[in-house]
Amino acid sequence: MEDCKIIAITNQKGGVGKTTTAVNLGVGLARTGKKVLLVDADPQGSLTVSLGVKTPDELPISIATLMQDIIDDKAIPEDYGIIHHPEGVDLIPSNIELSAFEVGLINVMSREYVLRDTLELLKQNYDHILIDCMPSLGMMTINALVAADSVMIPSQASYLSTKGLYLLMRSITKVKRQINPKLRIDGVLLTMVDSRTNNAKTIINSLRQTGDNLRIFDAEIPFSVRAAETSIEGKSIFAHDGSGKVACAYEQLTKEVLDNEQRQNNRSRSEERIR
Ligand SMILES: Nc1ncnc2c1ncn2[C@@H]1O[C@H](COP(=O)(O)OP(=O)(O)OP(=O)(O)O)[C@@H](O)[C@H]1O
Repeated sequence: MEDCKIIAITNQKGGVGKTTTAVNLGVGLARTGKKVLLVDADPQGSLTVSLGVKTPDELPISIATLMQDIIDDKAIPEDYGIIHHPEGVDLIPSNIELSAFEVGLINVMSREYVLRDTLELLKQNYDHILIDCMPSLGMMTINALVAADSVMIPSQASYLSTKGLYLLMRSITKVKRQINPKLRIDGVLLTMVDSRTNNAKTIINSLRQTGDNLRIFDAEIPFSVRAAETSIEGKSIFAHDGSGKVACAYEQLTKEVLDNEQRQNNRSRSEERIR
């Protein structure tokens, strides 16, 4: 097994398609035979609900429990708290307890490293770990950026020209400089694209032409009510509308992620050979 790749799916703006991307990229990767763990790092528990857990707040074990055990130096048993989804992905769920936990983190020694240390124990079992971040740049998101190898930024096209993206890039750069030098930005994933409107087409074309320093994935996720329906059903778009345009787009994204990783692995190997 190649090394496990940890991707933080993040954007401090809410409702941009982070959770939908975590579910569908996760299941997309699992469909190619990869072992995938999804980590819900948002106290709203949207990822947890999207994978079929109706009442996350009643779960006895969540990401907050696991991270607290790491802080308390407790041993974490194999498979502890992990939910196995029928579509072949595993989930560490989240719920409202993460809110209080995040506030308490402020007083913890090495508080930025708690998620990284938690995932370190699980990495050996997976090819990919995807972290669905909360819509903020708080301590949990910093933990995700410290734990990750790379960052994917789902975004609607119109948001990319705003100050929000600048603030996100600043946080990522700071974490990279101060704590996690290996952190890479995989790129921006355009979500909820309505290609019927000229406005969307114009913004996207100009982004693709000018955004050399920030990669934009070739795959674009179209707007579709079918995508919005999936979270209510606790299924991925592949199970809900497998031949539709959103499933097709997430399949393309999955392939792009795997191709990029392959290229990255080849580059690292040839750099090692030169050294
Ligand atoms: N391609 C799409 N087309 C139409 N609706 C979508 C699409 N992707 C996601 N949605 C819907 O948009 C809403 C926000 O999506 P999602 O929950 O994935 O965003 P998020 O960034 O994770 O939100 P939050 O910041 O609240 O965690 C949801 O109701 C979801 O079902």
